[in-house]
Amino acid sequence: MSSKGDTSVPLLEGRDLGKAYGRAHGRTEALRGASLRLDAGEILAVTGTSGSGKSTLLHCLAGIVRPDTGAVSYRGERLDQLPEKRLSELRRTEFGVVFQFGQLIPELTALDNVALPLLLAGVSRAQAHTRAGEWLERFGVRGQSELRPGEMSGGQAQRTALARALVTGPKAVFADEPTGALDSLASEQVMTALVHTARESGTAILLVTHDTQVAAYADRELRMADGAVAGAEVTA
Ligand SMILES: Nc1ncnc2c1ncn2[C@@H]1O[C@H](COP(=O)(O)OP(=O)(O)OP(=O)(O)O)[C@@H](O)[C@H]1O
Repeated sequence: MSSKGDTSVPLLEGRDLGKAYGRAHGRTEALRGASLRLDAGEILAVTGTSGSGKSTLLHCLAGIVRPDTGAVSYRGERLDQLPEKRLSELRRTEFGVVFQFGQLIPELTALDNVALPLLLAGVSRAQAHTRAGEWLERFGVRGQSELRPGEMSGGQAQRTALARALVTGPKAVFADEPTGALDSLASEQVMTALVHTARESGTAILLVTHDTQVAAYADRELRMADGAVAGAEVTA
């Protein structure tokens, strides 16, 4: 856990991030000096009203979107200045992402969806399937291995998406409203499974949510308003 005055290098840090979309009259400043730090193994919830900049902040920290101003550092390395090739390699090996609608590949079974990141990383097909099966088991959806996303419930599909996000052993998982499309029971099951497996594997989670019950699973909660983070702690 971080504390004020902690000078250790955080796992991930965003400082004074600015990001605007559009130009001239249609310009929206999604981020206006947003800062936060995420420590190794920490579960951090970012909450705030719709349009406050939560998703944009997550995208900047995950290296999906480059901020216009400010700095994003991963273990002290400036992510926002990395060439695209190195950035995508880092995203593939160190990060996992999961969105509101799991974005599984509809044509692939649950097992193949989860095995895919391993195959892309050069793991053999047999090994990838074994490990994918183990991760589906951890998320309680091994019985759905042969189903395609359209044949699963929303909760099963999200648990499969979480297995896919964690299968490569990332240091950080970025979850943007991972339970946004689920009812409260499925949401609880997904969050319990996510928190349990993250704790077990020491994975840090940046969780964007507008749901206070979901945010309660986190170690710490930060609120965004107007593109900035209230009460953010950054290293000196
Ligand atoms: N690709 C984009 N093009 C133009 N404007 C965008 C884009 N993405 C976000 N915005 C705008 O930036 C602002 C912040 O959006 P963002 O999605 O980051 O907020 P949010 O807090 O995640 O909102 P929500 O809770 O509704 O998902 C909003 O005004 C939004 O309309």
